[in-house]
Amino acid sequence: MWKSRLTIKQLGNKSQLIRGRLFSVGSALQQQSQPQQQNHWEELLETTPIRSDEEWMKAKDYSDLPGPSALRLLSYFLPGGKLHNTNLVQMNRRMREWYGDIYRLPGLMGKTDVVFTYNPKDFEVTYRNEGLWPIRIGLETFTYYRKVVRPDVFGGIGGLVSEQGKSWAEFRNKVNPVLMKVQNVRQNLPQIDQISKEFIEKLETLRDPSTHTLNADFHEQLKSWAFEAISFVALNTRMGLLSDQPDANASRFAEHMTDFFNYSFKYDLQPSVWPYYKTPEFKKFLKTYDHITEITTNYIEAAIERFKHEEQPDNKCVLQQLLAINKQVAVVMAMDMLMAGIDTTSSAFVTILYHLACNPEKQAQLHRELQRTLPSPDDALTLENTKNLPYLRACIKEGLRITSITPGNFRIATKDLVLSGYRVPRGTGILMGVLELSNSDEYFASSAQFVPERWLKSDINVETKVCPEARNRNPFVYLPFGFGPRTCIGKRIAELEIETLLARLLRRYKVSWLAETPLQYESTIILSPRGDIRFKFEPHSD
Ligand code: HEM
Repeated sequence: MWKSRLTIKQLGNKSQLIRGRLFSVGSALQQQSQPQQQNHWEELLETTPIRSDEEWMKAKDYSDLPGPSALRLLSYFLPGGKLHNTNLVQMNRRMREWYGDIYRLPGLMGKTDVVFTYNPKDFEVTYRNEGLWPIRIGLETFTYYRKVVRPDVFGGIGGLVSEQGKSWAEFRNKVNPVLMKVQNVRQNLPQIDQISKEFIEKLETLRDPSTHTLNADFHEQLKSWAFEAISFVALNTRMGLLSDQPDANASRFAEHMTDFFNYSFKYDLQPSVWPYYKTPEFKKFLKTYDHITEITTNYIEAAIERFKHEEQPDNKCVLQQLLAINKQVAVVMAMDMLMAGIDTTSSAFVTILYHLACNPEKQAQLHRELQRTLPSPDDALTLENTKNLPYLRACIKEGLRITSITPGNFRIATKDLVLSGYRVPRGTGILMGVLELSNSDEYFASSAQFVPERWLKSDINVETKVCPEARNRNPFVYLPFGFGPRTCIGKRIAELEIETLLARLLRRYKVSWLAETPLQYESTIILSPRGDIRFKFEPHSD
């Protein structure tokens, strides 16, 4: 049933989702398809007696929550059913029309129910009560491969994406200081800037100087850029993917990563028999994991040798800091960074560039800011001159507001919660539909418009208008990187990469959108731009 294909959906004023499924919705539904014994998070639920306080007692019963019965839900998706062949965003919007801002989808085959909410107060209640060990249903194949298939390599460490409870927290506490500290991440700026310069050099070789269009798939090029950047941070290795002579293993590595994404979508987000029976294709997936593990480990071994012989700068790089914790942590974290840091960053970049391309006056405003920072397009981006780029940062936020590539956030309630006046018992899945809210006029005036000014808090210069709504916005209606202790650990890295390339690209080119249709999206693990992605890159005269 959940394999129903996605069709066309309007996201904001200009973007459309064509087919696929939402990351977090997919996760939410997938966990319904796994055998009960895989719900190792159940032991993390609060064990106190059911609440008996006034708020709980006054709240409406859980069974009063609107929503279809299991049979009705099934009937919606059968041929001829009301939701047959709809995509998940469309499905959610229809259900929201039918059932309101909070509704419940029954757990099928004895699995956990999922409550969908579009009320920012519920988001706040959910996050404020998630505790120190929030449960987000992860990608179960990660855990299986690392803990069951290859404990020899991983020593029982599952990694951030799919671990829960104490083992998640222990790992996260170790790596947080390395990856979440702004200064620590920003020390990579010179190399990330160098990678952005190489990307632009490559773009020049692919750009037709008369039409200013590319003879190549821009999104694919961006994936190489994101791969190059994250592998520098995670492995302290330059892959050379933007050059004519990539590292011998790099292209193979990139192919395995593509296979990994396709398999993971199939086996982690769609219902599958793999927990009970390992099909030949699933075994190929495990082989892909093997290849990625082997190549990552080899790169790390090579880096360790290099570190022994090269003179080291005062500041240790990310990989050295992870190795200082221990080698298994370094291998697991590097793999997670590579797996979570390529499609996300490249998809977010296409999205942001698309909105700037469709809004030439905003792009011109950004260009003026960049001219002040980089009087010559070849000037270096430094820790000093990137401190003052408020319009650039506002453009990034605004692009991710209109199209957050992870459009909903998911948690399992560890405590009994009252959401929108209903009792929601511990153990229930909660899907917070943040994309809907960040595209709602109720929370963002003229929400369909790309208005970076709404993120500017103080007058940055005379020509930029500041939006008063920036001061009193509910923080829970915009969460592209999630929230709380389990928030995206790659946020700082993603921001650094996107800021650097956007600054370089828009300092040099006036970018416009050439495709006849608005930017389209496919949803696999995330929302990913698809279809006709054509930009024009006209060099600025200065
Ligand atoms: C624009 C780019 C990105 C977006 C929009 C994004 C978004 C997200 C979101 C929404 C979550 C879930 C957070 C939650 O449940 O509260 C997440 C988790 C995660 N992200 Fe990202 N991400 C991006 C880039 C990256 C990069 C570059 C890395 C690599 C360093 C990365 C690594 C991770 C990991 C490891 C987790 C799991 C964290 C945990 O559960 O402790 N992400 N990301």
